[in-house]
Amino acid sequence: MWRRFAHLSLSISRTKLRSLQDPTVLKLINTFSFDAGNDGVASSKKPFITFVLGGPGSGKGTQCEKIASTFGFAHLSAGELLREEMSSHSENGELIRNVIKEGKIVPSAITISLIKKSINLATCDKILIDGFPRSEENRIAFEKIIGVEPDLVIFFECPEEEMVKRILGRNQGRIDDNMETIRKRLKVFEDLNMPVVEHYSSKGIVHKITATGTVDEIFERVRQVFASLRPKLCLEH
Ligand SMILES: Nc1ncnc2c1ncn2[C@@H]1O[C@H](COP(=O)(O)OP(=O)(O)O)[C@@H](O)[C@H]1O
Ligand SMILES: O=c1ccn([C@@H]2O[C@H](COP(=O)(O)OP(=O)(O)O)[C@@H](O)[C@H]2O)c(=O)[nH]1
Ligand SMILES: [Mg+2]
Repeated sequence: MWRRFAHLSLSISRTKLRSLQDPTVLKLINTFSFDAGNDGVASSKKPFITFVLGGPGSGKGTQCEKIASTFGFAHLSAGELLREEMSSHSENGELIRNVIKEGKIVPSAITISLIKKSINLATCDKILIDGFPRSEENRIAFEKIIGVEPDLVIFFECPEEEMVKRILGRNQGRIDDNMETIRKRLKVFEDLNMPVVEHYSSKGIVHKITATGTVDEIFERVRQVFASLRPKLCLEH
């Protein structure tokens, strides 16, 4: 996808694009570092993709913010993207609202289209995808449409009672942070999310993190995983 996009972008000169002064265009220019060879063919780097998985309330969003700021990743939360889409009164808004309220999983085509747009807009090539894929169907569709597998999967393991306590204390006015929907989300997590974790575990790319303790204690465990990737990734810190 990024490769296709790089080709498209190169057909207009970067200077001309800059002169448009469109913030979206500027963001897109900054996304890709082009390396035009002698034949003028552009190549761009494939992003390093990390899926961040875990039950509802396990601390994915909290830890992703810390990973993003410490190690220079772009943080894409699938749930946030869906909530934004829901609030934008788009044609899928009502469907998304109903699915989230029921604790179910939004059709892959919708979620992947939002993720794809965000990857294209990301200003760096290290990407955290928070809370996706949530089912084997999501995973297979992502790998087919986007054409890549993740480089790394972080899985936050947290006892149910702790997740419930955290969600009930979250206070973000979410339509799914109530006991009735939480019960449904926990079942979806066990039945549909866990097979994704198992799939990637069999590929040896899952780092399981014990997600109890303070935010800083958990981040220390996470930090060690990313620190060990430093040579591969040119990570900050
Ligand atoms: N280690 C922790 N201990 C206590 N509360 C936490 C911890 N990590 C996150 N929280 C809080 O729990 C709630 C759920 O965390 P969040 O990061 O939104 O989880 P998720 O994205 O997995 O649903 C938030 O209110 C957050 O501030
Ligand atoms: O890829 C995704 C991510 C989220 N959701 C829906 O959005 C809700 C909230 O997701 P989020 O990741 O924000 O919740 P969290 O696990 O962080 O509490 C989920 O329960 C699903 O209904 C979805 O359908 N597909
Ligand atoms: Mg979250």
